[in-house]
Amino acid sequence: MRALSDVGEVQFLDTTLRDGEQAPGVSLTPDDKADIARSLDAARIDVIEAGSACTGPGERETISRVAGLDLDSTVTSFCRGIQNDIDLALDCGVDGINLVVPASDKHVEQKVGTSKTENVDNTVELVEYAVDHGLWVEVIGEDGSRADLDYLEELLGAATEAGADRICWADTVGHATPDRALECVSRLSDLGPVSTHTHDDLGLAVTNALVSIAAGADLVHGTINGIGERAGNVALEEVAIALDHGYGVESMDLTEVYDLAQLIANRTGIPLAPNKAVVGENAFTHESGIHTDGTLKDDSMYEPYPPEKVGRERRLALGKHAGRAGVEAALDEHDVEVTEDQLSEIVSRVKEIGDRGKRVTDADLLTIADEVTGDARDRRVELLGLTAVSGSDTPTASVRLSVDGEERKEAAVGSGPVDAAMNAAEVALSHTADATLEDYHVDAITGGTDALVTVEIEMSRGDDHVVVSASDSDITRASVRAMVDAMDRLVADDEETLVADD
Ligand SMILES: CC(=O)SCCNC(=O)CCNC(=O)[C@H](O)C(C)(C)COP(=O)(O)OP(=O)(O)OC[C@H]1O[C@@H](n2cnc3c(N)ncnc32)[C@H](O)[C@@H]1OP(=O)(O)O
Repeated sequence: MRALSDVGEVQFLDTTLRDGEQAPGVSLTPDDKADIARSLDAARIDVIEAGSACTGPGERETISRVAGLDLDSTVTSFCRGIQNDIDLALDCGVDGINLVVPASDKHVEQKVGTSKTENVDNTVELVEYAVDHGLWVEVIGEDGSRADLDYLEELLGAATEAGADRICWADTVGHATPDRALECVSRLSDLGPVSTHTHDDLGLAVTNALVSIAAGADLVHGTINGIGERAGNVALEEVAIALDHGYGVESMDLTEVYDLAQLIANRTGIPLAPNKAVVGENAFTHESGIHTDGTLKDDSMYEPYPPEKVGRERRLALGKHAGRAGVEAALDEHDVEVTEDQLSEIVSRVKEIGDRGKRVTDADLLTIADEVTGDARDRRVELLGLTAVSGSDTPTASVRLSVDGEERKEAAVGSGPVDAAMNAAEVALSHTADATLEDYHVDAITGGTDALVTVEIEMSRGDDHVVVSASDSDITRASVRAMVDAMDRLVADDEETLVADD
């Protein structure tokens, strides 16, 4: 076993497009896979497993598309221990294959229905065939963590001798403990370059990946966001940050990780848990007063590493646990000055909202501050009317707004009624005040088709940005109200009139 701090660099194989896509319900289009592959390449992923050519013509079209992108990353296809799978991968123009052969007794005998000896012979033949056809070859012993280790060594040793570029220890069902990972990978690393493929069924995927590296593995398989079969594969961003922060070991480009995580969450439809390491919404957000106060005194007080390292920004949130320092800092951001007494009153009102289980947005805070300081102001932008229509034809919406007393009506189409209504509101507002919608998300507060939903949006205008939420049983109304409220806040201190000269 080697010290991780002596390792220097580790390669990554990203299997988001193969094992990640095997997560139930996920199906990526050729465009999705091409976009994700380009981003993985930009993040300096060494190998991209683009899919399984054996799956069907649609998948082959997708893999061919990725293989044709001329990426720096090596592009591979998953193949079973069947020559036809290799031929199909060759048809896709990939650089290499991940040849998966059974390794445990149950996979050899029950699943594939062969014998251990025949399995070794078949593997050798297929490796030679693939190498003869110019492919980079990695041989994966499927269910390797439950295999007899002597047999796994015999099988993968034979693959190495037949010309495989590398072999892979696969904890296919996420069964291994760290000591089992250490034992297996240590033995296999005597045979040649070894990869490690871990799953998170026991919550040990990152630990087992790190132990594998200490045991001699120099390439880690995983997916972004840890998506994959069952409990998922190891999350590459977690391995990358643990290597970087804990041991100074280089792998992928961490600054690309957050954009990549969001791209994959959007395209797969698997949302990021707020508390997910590295890429979760809360990973760099501080709400409790003691943490916020400490963070304002020193950024690193409650963070292991700065958010910029992974392409993110720190956020201070307000809620039930807020303290004076956090509330004062939030008011400062909006250039609101208050006395000590007013601050105390604002803090207790923020806590009251938090006690009701609500997130306290910028708009809530500023409304409270207006009330407490007695600086209540007239609204500049108001929603007067909204109509949205959707059916079998193109969704259409019209909005009627009052902007500095002037009535504006606009209509627009969109991919759905919410999109159409937001587009109409955006057009109505863009005449005089150009703002950008930075973030939009919806939470259902109650169950059922009449559920109350809360739409939270973030909008920016120049250097100012504001987070606003609106709740309604009609999602379109909640969305447009949030957008209009955000705009009203953003222009609150603007001295210019918003009414166009025409
Ligand atoms: C650990 C992993 O992630 S494994 C990867 C999982 N990925 C996939 O399954 C890719 C998508 N799969 C598919 O589209 C289909 O399953 C196909 C096209 C591959 C095969 O479809 P079918 O021919 O209908 O077979 P089916 O799915 O019912 O069964 C799988 C077959 O693969 C065989 N097989 C499974 N693993 C291996 C292997 N490592 N080497 C050789 N053969 C294998 C099984 O023995 C079974 O063959 P059998 O029908 O002769 O018993």
